[in-house]
Amino acid sequence: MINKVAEYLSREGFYFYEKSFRKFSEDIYIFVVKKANEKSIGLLTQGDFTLSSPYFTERKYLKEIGYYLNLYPLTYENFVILKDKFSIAPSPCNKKVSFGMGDRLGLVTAAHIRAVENYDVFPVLAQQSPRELMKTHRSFKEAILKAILGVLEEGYTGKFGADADHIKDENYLMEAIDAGYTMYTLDLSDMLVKLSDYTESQLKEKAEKLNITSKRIIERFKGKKFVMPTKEAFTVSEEELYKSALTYEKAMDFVEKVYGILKDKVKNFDLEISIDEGDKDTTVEDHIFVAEYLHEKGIDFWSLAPKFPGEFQKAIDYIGDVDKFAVELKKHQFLSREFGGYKLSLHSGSDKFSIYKVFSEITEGEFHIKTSGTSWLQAVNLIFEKDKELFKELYQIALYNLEESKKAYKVLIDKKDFPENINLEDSQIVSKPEIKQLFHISYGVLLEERKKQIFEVLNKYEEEHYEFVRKNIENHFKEIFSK
Ligand SMILES: O=C(O)[C@@H](O)[C@@H](O)[C@H](O)C(=O)CO
Repeated sequence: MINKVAEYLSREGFYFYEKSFRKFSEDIYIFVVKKANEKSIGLLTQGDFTLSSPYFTERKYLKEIGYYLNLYPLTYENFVILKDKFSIAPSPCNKKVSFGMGDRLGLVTAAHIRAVENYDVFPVLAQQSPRELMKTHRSFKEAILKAILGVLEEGYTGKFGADADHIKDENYLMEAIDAGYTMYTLDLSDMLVKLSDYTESQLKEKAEKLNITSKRIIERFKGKKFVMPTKEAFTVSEEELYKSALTYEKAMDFVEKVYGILKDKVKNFDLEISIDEGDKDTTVEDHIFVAEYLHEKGIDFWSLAPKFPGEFQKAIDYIGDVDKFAVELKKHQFLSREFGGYKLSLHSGSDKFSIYKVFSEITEGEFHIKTSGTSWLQAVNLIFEKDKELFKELYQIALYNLEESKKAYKVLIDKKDFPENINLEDSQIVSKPEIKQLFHISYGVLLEERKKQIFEVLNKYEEEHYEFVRKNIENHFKEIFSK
């Protein structure tokens, strides 16, 4: 049957994704095809199941196999019809290890799926932040649709998640809920009170005005000594607890509000609390305050992303003292068990090869990691390999707009570190940390200026693009799961 369909569609000028062909029900088969860089879903039916905006205005009857054939765009409307009948929608995590793979271009979900194939990992395939959506001019719905298309293309039948990442306001929250996301990452960084902006007496005054929940937590935990299973111990400082309460109390209101909305509108979801993008390393007091406050309010969160010591810059390895990282991680892991068992989450998780093993060991193989830019960089690597002229143009555009791109991301690089003319003969150039950081943060302006050309190369060499992405994510897993 599959051959007959493939033959017919190839005569019509379509590329047929063989792996996508699967039986949905007794009388419905589904598959994915591509023509002129546009992917569509195909249905073979015997009954009267149809979707909107068919490619063939009349259903083609394929006499030899006795099925009607039609092709459809994967619009949101069509996705809703499909997901109500078949299980193709994202779901909350059901595994100890979960791994976020942002796909800024909406092209490589199939490669992400191939990468997780040999690992016991729950893939979070549609992971997108409003920052990325703005820079790529996409919506939460579009991001989820591209992920679903990849799932169908690869014939993947396992579970997967969709992460509305870095949620800081209600507008994006509602958009993500409407689109059907299953993981919500609340980024509290902009809501944290910067204590250095206040005088001692102002802080004292603020401390007196802390709410009853905060005061109760301070009373309960001040001076408390925790002994970890390793027999290492730490004592909770009252002064630090006050600081934590002053820093985080306001942000807790946001979490409470969002939780209420999510409980009301989404049945099952994973909630991540992210405090990693602030300037300050998360202390044990911060962790205790946030976790206890949320629990007192009845908020059941799934994971917490603290700010660990060291630098977690985009696109490059961890900068810092791995031993110090391990010491702090142990305390956070201990607290995550002590206070009810949620996961620790590692953000800016792309390319942090020197800490994966220790992260996986200390968290006892139960954690979440987020990556995104690392997959976009594979697109850049492919362009470097296939179209040097385009790469050179992208480099120049990125360099010219560096200051603007730096506004959204914390990176080390400075314009003076880069030559005007890049040496295209040097095959190692794309592995240089400063080049990786430059491209990592420049995707917005590059898509703005050269989207058509970028997509042409990536579509032309789709399989090679997938291979770059698969290998790169697999390299992450090799380190994460290394014994
Ligand atoms: O670029 C973004 O906005 C996001 O993909 C990241 O900040 C994400 O949260 C992440 O940590 C991926 O490494």
